[in-house]
Amino acid sequence: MGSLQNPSIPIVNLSAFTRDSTSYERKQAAAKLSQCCRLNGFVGITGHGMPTDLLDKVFAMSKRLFDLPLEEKLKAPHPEGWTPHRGYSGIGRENGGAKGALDAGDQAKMDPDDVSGLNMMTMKQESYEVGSEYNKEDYNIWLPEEVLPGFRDLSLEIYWRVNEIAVAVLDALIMSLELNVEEADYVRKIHTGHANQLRLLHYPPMPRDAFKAEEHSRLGAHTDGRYDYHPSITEMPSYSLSEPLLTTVRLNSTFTFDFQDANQGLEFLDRQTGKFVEARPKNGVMYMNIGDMLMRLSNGCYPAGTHRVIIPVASRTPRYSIPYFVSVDPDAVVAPQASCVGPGDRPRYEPITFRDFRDELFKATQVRDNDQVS
Ligand SMILES: O=C(O)CCC(=O)C(=O)O
Ligand SMILES: [Fe+2]
Repeated sequence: MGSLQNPSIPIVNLSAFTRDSTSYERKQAAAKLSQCCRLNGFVGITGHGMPTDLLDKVFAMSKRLFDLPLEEKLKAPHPEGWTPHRGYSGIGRENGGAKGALDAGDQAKMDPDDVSGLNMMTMKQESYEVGSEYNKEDYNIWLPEEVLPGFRDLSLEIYWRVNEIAVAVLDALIMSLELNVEEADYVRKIHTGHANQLRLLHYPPMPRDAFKAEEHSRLGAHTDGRYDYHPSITEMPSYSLSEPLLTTVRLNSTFTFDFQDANQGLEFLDRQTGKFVEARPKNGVMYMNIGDMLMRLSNGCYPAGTHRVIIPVASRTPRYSIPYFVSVDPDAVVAPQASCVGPGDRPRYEPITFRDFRDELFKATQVRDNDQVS
């Protein structure tokens, strides 16, 4: 196994949706987007309009955040349970399922550089999740201002700036799927921006041993949001979109943007070859993967992109990334849109609210944990 040396992730320029343009230009860009999304559910986007200086400021802030002593970071602890998915999660706190996650007391005892005691399903990362201040269910959990001055303001600034890009990309996706006017209105309406999630991620350097075993990926293969326990998805005899993977992460989305530093590691599954392809950091390129919600809305026309984060052999440096999950409001019904159900085809997914989808996956996770993890 291993990564393909020559990344072949399709890149599409969506500037027609982020600045003034003609309808011909928008149609051209949407057609290219459609071609790219159908393949593997992932694509590189240029022309997105994300200001580089803002992104640089946020990466610098993220580094300052994770450099804080653990007891400071734990002043904004991620609570137990599913909701809210906000605040600081220490190394090993989030994994594919509930079992094996460390509680806050264990985190405090743990040396962040020593990940040797963690099993392969445990994520070797720390993260901080931020959402809309108007989301009363997934409410924000902030560090006291004096711990990291400016963190709250900057996090909210980038949250809403990226949402502007999300609105433009959603328009492009709607056009690319050729939704009719009612469907387009509905899909826009259920994406208010208040259910999105900004995730600051830090993957610390890994010990030497980690390089021996392929399963020591920094973040195992998953879609947003189903997680696969297997170290390598290519070891599964077949991978079918209709079969649920074994468990889940808490990161469901319609689509996810990924901003990353210069330390590579993000990879996407090419469904044709069953191999992972490097999403190499490139100036001006924002990667996007289709999440489970858009897979359902599009009746599977756009598959949810399977991705993972590995430790590049050449690099033992830490890695910082900023995924941004664009999600539907929790009580919105997500069902295949009629325009995506071709002649002779049928809706492949039952209508479901985001809330029920999330709860069902969570329950399934508990069962699998009991079954499979000793
Ligand atoms: O770190 C990354 O680049 C990707 C993270 C990711 O896939 C996730 O948080 O769901
Ligand atoms: Fe992901």
